[in-house]
Amino acid sequence: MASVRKAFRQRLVGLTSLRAVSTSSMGTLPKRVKIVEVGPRDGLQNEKSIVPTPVKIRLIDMLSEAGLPVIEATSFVSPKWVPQMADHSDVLKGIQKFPGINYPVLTPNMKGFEEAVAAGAKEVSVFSAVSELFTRKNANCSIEESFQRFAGVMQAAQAASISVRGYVSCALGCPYEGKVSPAKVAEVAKKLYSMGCYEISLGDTIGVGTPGLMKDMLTAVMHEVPVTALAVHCHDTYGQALANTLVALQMGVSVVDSSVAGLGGCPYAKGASGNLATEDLVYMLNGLGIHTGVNLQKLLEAGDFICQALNRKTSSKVAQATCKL
Ligand SMILES: CC(C)(COP(=O)([O-])OP(=O)([O-])OC[C@H]1O[C@@H](n2cnc3c(N)ncnc32)[C@H](O)[C@@H]1OP(=O)([O-])[O-])[C@@H](O)C(=O)NCCC(=O)NCCSC(=O)C[C@@](C)(O)CC(=O)[O-]
Repeated sequence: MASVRKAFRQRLVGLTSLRAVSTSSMGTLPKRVKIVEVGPRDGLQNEKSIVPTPVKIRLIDMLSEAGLPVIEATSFVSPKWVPQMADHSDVLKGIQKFPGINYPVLTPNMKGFEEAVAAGAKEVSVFSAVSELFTRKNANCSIEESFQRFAGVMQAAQAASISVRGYVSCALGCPYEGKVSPAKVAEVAKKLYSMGCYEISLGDTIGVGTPGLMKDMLTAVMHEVPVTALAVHCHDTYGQALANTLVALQMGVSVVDSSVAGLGGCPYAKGASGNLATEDLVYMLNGLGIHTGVNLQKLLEAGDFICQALNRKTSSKVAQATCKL
């Protein structure tokens, strides 16, 4: 039965190579896209029951086998705030490190950074937001204080030749303050970039954005940060994640965050649902002839694995469509 299902899936997955759409009418699209898989961190951090460490490790290994070039493995935040990530060091030490794959981890402050480095981290991410209220709930500080915390992290990271990625949350809307201004997103993104973050991921934390909002926000940010240093990170609460991501690609962005099986949500953003499902992103990019290096079949298997472990139905439309047996 499993082999019949696999063959069925392979046939459906193969359909993407037919390229139903001519891409010439769609503007300039990148030839390749770097996918940043955030499932093991963003995907799992909101899970109420603690996922066993070996399950997290196996998930990351399966994602590595699927060819994801960047896999955000865990976060070195306070276990009092996010108990699900308390096993961060064991996860980071336990995973297989595939050559050519980066395994960044979230570090909100020096304590997190030092523990991450001790566990072998070679790349870290810091996170700020456009909204004061969200930052207070998420990191117990103001936006300005979050930058002060990062200054130490940036300095230590530079000394240790560790790359730092920066997140800007609430880039298309805030659960506490509502609308946000594109100029404010540009200001926070510029600050992170000028502090030394090599890549800035713009997060639609609660998935309220629409393509028009994405276009306006990116237009403002691209005045301050080169598009080659930008990534988008869309949650799919209102079913807009893939559309918003496509707009970003048309505007020249070539780094996209997503989460296997569409897992995810931020514990401090009530109502936020999962991220854009990596399977759905890869299917779309395959259909557009955009190279990712990801094996969709193996990715689907990783999605099956984690959904079974969580006793949860996948949120990926592609996984649902290819799982009819
Ligand atoms: C930022 C802090 C740590 C400040 O937390 P705090 O309580 O303000 O920190 P503090 O400096 O006052 O210290 C209080 C206690 O926490 C400890 N502590 C301090 N730092 C650490 C650390 N790194 N690891 C472990 N422990 C730590 C510290 O040692 C002390 O322990 P005590 O003396 O009371 O026993 C806290 O607010 C926190 O952990 N927040 C977690 C936020 C989080 O993980 N949010 C989800 C990730 S962001 C996200 O999902 C959005 C994103 C990135 O995906 C993009 C998008 O979608 O928009």
